[in-house]
Amino acid sequence: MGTLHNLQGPRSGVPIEIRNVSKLFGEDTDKPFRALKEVSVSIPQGQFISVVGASGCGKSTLMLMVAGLLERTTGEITVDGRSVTRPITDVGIAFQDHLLLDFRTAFENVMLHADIRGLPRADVERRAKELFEQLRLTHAMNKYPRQLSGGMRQRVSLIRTLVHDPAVILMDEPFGALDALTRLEVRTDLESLWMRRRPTVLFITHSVEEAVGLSDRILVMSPSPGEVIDDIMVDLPRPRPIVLGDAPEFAAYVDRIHRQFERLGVLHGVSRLPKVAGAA
Ligand SMILES: Nc1ncnc2c1ncn2[C@@H]1O[C@H](COP(=O)(O)OP(=O)(O)OP(=O)(O)O)[C@@H](O)[C@H]1O
Repeated sequence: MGTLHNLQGPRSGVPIEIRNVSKLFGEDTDKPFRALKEVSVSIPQGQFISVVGASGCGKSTLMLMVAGLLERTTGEITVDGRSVTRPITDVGIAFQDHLLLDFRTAFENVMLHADIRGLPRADVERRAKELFEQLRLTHAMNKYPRQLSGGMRQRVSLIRTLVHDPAVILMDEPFGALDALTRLEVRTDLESLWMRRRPTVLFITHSVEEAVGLSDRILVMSPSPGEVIDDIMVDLPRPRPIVLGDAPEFAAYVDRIHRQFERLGVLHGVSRLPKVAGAA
């Protein structure tokens, strides 16, 4: 039987080292495709790091290699000092699609982890109930996914990602299917859950605002084949407010990243508002 960490004590994530990692798909064919140039990133334990970049630049490829679900072409990845050579286990993974099972209630969906990983059910149950309460979802525990709104389903999926208290969390555009308001709400939920136990989070998003709202650090990637072209420490206090737009420090980070995209030709269009006659 697996073990669950002492859920009362402090628990933080583990460091992740990515050194000279690249990916070539179809290596053995006459048309190999370079999805990722060499990437090197040192992620300290407990850091919340986001990756932003144009569609197809290799964000998911990088994440899958960290998870041990995809072989790297060159380089080395270690999680907590151990080389990743097979799927890592002390991990919670979340994708855009919430992937809940229709025939299980929200609670039973969350408990799937206990069943699959052979964790002590009573401990996981206690932790699951706590998380449902924190996310204001206790009333939804015994409902089926079809009876829940999109935001509720995604929060249940968040609970399932976190319930076994993983040291590493990998999230690939987890809020992409949500409406803008729900997305803000779930973002602050994720931040508050992360702040309690501080796992190491690698978060992929298309939303620059979301990355700045959540992260300690943001990697900006170039278009395909991807490489890290900016590595930004986000020095903003936590918890961050749900609406960040007005804060000039927040806007400065967003602006910096948008300008990188503009420079890379990822963002097109009018880059400056036209001057209004008489305006200062
Ligand atoms: N198994 C594969 N075989 C061949 N090419 C692949 C494979 N998986 C991904 N690719 C290609 O590698 C590139 C990077 O894909 P990846 O999914 O990592 O990008 P991404 O940045 O996550 O994109 P998005 O933001 O759209 O999800 C893309 O051009 C994709 O088509």
